[in-house]
Amino acid sequence: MRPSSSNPSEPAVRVLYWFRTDLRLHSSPALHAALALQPEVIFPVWTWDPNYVFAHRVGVNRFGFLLECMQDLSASLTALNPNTKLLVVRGAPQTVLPRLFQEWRISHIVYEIDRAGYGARRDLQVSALASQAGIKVISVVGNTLYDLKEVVELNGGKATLSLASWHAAVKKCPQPARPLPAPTTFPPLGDTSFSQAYPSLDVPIDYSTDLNNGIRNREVTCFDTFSGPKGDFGVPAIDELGLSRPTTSIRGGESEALRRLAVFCADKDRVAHFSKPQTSPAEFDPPETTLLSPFLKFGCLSVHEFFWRVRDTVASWEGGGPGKKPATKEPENLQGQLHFREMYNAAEYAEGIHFGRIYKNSVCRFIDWDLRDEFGQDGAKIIPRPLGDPRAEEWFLAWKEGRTGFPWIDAIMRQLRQEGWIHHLARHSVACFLTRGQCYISWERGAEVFDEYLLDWDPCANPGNWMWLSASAFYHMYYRVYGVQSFPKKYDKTGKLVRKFCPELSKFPDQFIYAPHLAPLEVQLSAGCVIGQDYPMPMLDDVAEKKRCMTRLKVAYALGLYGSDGAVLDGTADSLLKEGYRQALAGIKSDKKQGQKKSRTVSGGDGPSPSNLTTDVKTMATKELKHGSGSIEGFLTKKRKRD
Ligand SMILES: Cc1cc2nc3c(=O)[nH]c(=O)nc-3n(C[C@H](O)[C@H](O)[C@H](O)COP(=O)(O)OP(=O)(O)OC[C@H]3O[C@@H](n4cnc5c(N)ncnc54)[C@H](O)[C@@H]3O)c2cc1C
Repeated sequence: MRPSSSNPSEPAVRVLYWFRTDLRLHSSPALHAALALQPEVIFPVWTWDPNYVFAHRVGVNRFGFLLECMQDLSASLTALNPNTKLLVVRGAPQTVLPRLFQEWRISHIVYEIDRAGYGARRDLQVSALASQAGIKVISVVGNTLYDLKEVVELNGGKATLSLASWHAAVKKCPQPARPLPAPTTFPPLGDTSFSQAYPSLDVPIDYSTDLNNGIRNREVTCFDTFSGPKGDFGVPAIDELGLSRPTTSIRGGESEALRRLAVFCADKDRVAHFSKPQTSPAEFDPPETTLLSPFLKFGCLSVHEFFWRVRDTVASWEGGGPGKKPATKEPENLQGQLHFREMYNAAEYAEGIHFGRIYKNSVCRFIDWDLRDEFGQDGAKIIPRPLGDPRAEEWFLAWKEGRTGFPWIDAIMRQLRQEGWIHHLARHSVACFLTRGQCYISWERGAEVFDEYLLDWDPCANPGNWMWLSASAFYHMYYRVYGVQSFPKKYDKTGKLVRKFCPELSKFPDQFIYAPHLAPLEVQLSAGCVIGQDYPMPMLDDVAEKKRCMTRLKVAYALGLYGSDGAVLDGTADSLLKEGYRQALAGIKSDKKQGQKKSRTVSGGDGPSPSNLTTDVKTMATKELKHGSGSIEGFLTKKRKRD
């Protein structure tokens, strides 16, 4: 049944409020702009886009979380005015919105600007269509602290590749606005009926190109009608997406976001002393960081609200003073964390569509990873295929499924799949392992797995952090690698995370929890788990593979190619790297034979060429030896001592 009209008169201002990156009522500048028009009716619309359902990798947990956010928002709207709610219109915005403009006699469309990825392209399309239809478009920045356009302009049009460059740009911007209060009243819905029957969407479902086909256990029915099975523009149910029940224990919605923020900030000492590297990736119930990223991702939490709440909490904290531990500083503190988010947003905005992959990405180093995305002459994507080591495919699947035989890695990957969220340093561990640490597999594959499982997946933070962890951009100390045993032991010697997410290992003594294959057979038997039978043997020799990765990375760094360089675009980069690698290996062997460290290669001409690589590789190796032991643990220990 269609909702009936609440207001038969002709209102002067009829607003379509398009919810996108802002599933909230508090601190929403776009919503304030809409309400400032004093409309007689507002149609609060969410466009349920088939592109998101089929062409984005989204796992059951993120879909479930999004639906909960929508339900919570709808309930909050109805609490303000019983004659309103969220209207979920099933179809792509560029298709359905023009119909709504006409049928609902819309005078204004108001929305929060989405400058990242796919959302940015939709913005442009919709605002062009609305203007053509004579509708006023009001789009407002709201999901970042600063306007990314302004930040990038201030950075000379370039991506912000460090927090320092980002700070240099934003110091010329006005300080982030204080959060706005949530509205206390809300205009009613207009008449949502159509002059003719609601249009049938007729979205053809091609399951062979459906990226989420693997997780569906029945047909997708959510696009059978324009206004939902009850004709009331209701929030879709998870089974309309052909999916089974989510497994995460993390609930979505603005109410939950504000509750979590309030609980975290109630402990002023904790906020004032927050230091990201000191928080443990092994704690999960509750975690030692805020776990607010999924709420920021869907805009259930305003970043302005978060930023100012933290600042005000520290300002009102009275724990400092002589002889007391002072409040932590950037980048470790919470404000610093939000600034990292801004930095990646600005970098993505500057680089645009290429940010999420290597090909044509001007900020990303070209490294000859296995399982890289390949592109044809026209730039069209070809499915990933093994380009080097044939073991890569097997390793990748074992990593994704949490059965590498390294309990720390497996526990994290299983937590990711079950809960949809893992601690930042846990992300570091598994990303480093997959790319430069051990497997030498492209960060593009890892980012895709995170796309599927993370609740907080974000088109800026995800590729940005993967580039960081694989030392492809933002970070360059590729030789600092996370140990698969030593790193977790720094935080938790008892293996809590492993015991929870790899229950088959739960009875191992602490001594073997991160390396159960080293336990004598009688220990394995008494723990009820024989390694190689009930839990896998390590799938690779982590020390040997780390060495292999380091040699290859040195070559790639010495060659210094980026995703947008000619050699990458014309496909010759791989052979340049292979030749460099061959020379590096030959150099190492020959040096060993001669027992001397003299470089034997002739320096080449201009630009990267394999012939001058051995010299470069050795110079870099010497620099590394001077700079440190090459492990993250060593670095963290030194840093902690300094702190
Ligand atoms: C390989 C990899 C992939 C990642 N993918 C994502 C992603 O898709 N989406 C995402 O939001 N974060 C991503 N991160 C960043 C970070 O791990 C998460 O934002 C953080 O762990 C979320 O937990 P929290 O809310 O408890 O963070 P807190 O430590 O409480 O920080 C508060 C907020 O600051 C922001 N923040 C903190 N660290 C970062 C960072 N390094 N980059 C960007 N924002 C940050 C987040 O919005 C976070 O909610 C990724 C990190 C890595 C290493």
